[in-house]
Amino acid sequence: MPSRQPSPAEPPVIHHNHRSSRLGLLHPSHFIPLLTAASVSLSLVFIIAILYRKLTRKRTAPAPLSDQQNLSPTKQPLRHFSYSLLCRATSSFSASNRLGQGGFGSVYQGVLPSGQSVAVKLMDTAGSLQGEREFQNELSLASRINEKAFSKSPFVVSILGYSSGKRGQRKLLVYELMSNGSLQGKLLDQKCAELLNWDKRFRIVLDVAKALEYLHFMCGTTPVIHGDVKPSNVLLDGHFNAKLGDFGLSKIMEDNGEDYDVRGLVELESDDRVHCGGGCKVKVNGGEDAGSIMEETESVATGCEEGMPLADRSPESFPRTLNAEVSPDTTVVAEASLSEGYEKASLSESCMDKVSVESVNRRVGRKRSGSGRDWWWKQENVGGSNSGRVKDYVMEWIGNEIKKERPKCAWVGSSSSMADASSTSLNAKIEPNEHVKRLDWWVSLDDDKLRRKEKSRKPREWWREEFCEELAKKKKKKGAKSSGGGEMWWQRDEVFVLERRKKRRSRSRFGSIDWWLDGLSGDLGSGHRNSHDWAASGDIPKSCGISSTPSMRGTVCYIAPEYGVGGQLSEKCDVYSYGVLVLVVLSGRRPLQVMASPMSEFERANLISWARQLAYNGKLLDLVDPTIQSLDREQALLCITIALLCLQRSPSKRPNMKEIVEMLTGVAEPPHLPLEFSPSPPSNFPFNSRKKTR
Ligand SMILES: Nc1ncnc2c1ncn2[C@@H]1O[C@H](COP(=O)(O)OP(=O)(O)OP(=O)(O)O)[C@@H](O)[C@H]1O
Repeated sequence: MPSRQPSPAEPPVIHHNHRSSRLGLLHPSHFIPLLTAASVSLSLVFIIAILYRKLTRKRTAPAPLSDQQNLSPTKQPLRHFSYSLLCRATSSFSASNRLGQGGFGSVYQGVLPSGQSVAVKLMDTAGSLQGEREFQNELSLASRINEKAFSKSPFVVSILGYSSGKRGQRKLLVYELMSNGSLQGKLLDQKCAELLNWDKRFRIVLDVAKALEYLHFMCGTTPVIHGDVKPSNVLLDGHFNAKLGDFGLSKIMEDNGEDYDVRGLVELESDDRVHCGGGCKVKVNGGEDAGSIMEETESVATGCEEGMPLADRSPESFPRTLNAEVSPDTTVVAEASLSEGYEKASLSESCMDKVSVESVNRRVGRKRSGSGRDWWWKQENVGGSNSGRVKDYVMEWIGNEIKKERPKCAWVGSSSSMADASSTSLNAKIEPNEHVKRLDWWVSLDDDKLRRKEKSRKPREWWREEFCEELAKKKKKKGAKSSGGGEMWWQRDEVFVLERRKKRRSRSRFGSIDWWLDGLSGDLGSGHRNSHDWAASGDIPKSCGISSTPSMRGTVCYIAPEYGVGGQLSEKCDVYSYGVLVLVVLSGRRPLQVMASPMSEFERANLISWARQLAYNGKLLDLVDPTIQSLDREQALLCITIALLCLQRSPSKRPNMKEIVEMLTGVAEPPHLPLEFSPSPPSNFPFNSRKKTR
């Protein structure tokens, strides 16, 4: 029988092997549970993704900053820490963990569960508009710096995150820990041995320059102005590398040259009224834009807020924040609010570093003219009962400093023995660092007689009289030789001012130290007036009568003169402050400091004036801290010259931070002394007459 051939029409017989039998499991009926499982897992993933997004969004931007996104690019998440976590990290903000005290809160060191060491700033924002602003400023700027498009700078202190309670209380900022604390502490308070090394000091000068270069040129499309460059805001890591911190007063420049606080919306009570320490009320316009926040400031804010026990704060911790509102008709209706704590506190030398000046809503046109040298206190003491307070403090401070440091030898006749006794008593009774903080040390003198004698004279008057006597004697002696003799211009100024003041004593309460503070305003004399003289004179020119700066703050001694009178804030204000900082780093002393006997050291008390004098006399290196080891004289000269360039009165003449970094690193040619500091100016130099007399 023939075998059966399969016909072509017949489908081939499929022999199911093992594999095909498995495929056979994928029968349509088997797909149903698979599909169900897949869709369930997909939806689970979807839900998780949505939840995750919601959670992370909540944690990356603080609610008050939501409107900020238009102002600055805030894309990079900043970590939100819970209050309890930070509490645990800092052992409940124990005193032993306290690193320092700032104007708006204490800073504590802590360790996160990850083992990372951090510095936690506990802000006193309760009822404080300024504290709130500083908090938001810091966060906004940190967000900007964290923005992916811009690389971070190793010269700026990193902010790691924040904590903010629901009702806005308990605001905390978390920073990288800078284990050596602030430059202020290490250089000026502790005189740390490491900073006796020249290389370390030069490194600090360079690091801060790079930090400012970063803020002005590399941190976004528009410059960021730090606004408060000073030693307490320069922090040092374990190797004494410096980083710039504290962006509470920073501003971002807009393309049109206007500036605005980097903060966004200020969270306020519903009735738009914030009650500030010192009994002030501030009405705020809900914060449509950053610049308008202070537009409707009714009155005054103060730096010293309620809720913080005064005993807990050193005198230095009281920032003096005075605000002035000026009505459109230029009549000043200033209300200065000064915390009781501050009034009781002394104005120590370090306190001077911290005196904060704020002038809110400066639609300023000042009617009253003033001596150019008065500008920086008149700016905040415009009329009212508080007029002259800063000046009072400064004078009192100088008086005490001189008195405290008086030499044992008699230099002003009759009162010398008293001074000797008092200085001996002072030294015996008060710790070296403590005595400068005490304004009232003299009342603790043992000798009743001395106390009575002392009490009969106003503490700030006696030294002035004696100083006047001394100068008068000098003038008599040298007057015969020539009209100017060998006197320094500032001495003659002083005599002139004092003589004039004698004539109109009843009219004027202040002023004998005007000349002395010249360096702070950059005012070199009345003879020379350039386009920026309005800044020094206190007379706001018509075109500048209305300040576009809604809020102006800074630290006395470091604040640029043009900004001090409500002028335009610019990068050059930071440059000026940097100049002061460089002089402080090189000299190892504060900008205002009387160190020895008044007559020999008084001229050095104001660091900036002294630097000017040394420049005129061609002795710049005298300014350098004599305790510095392995000094590189060339580098030191370079630094001082750069500092003087930065301190020029005219902002446009000051170099920018890029140029400064180039000069410091040797990329650019070393600079020449600016004309106004030149030892031998050309004959048509505006200060010629003054120079001649010396
Ligand atoms: N990241 C940090 N690491 C280590 N110490 C810090 C850090 N931040 C601040 N400190 C310390 O805390 C102190 C207070 O700092 P804060 O920035 O609050 O105020 P300030 O700059 O001293 O004063 P002001 O508020 O008037 O500017 C500093 O002087 C410094 O000693």
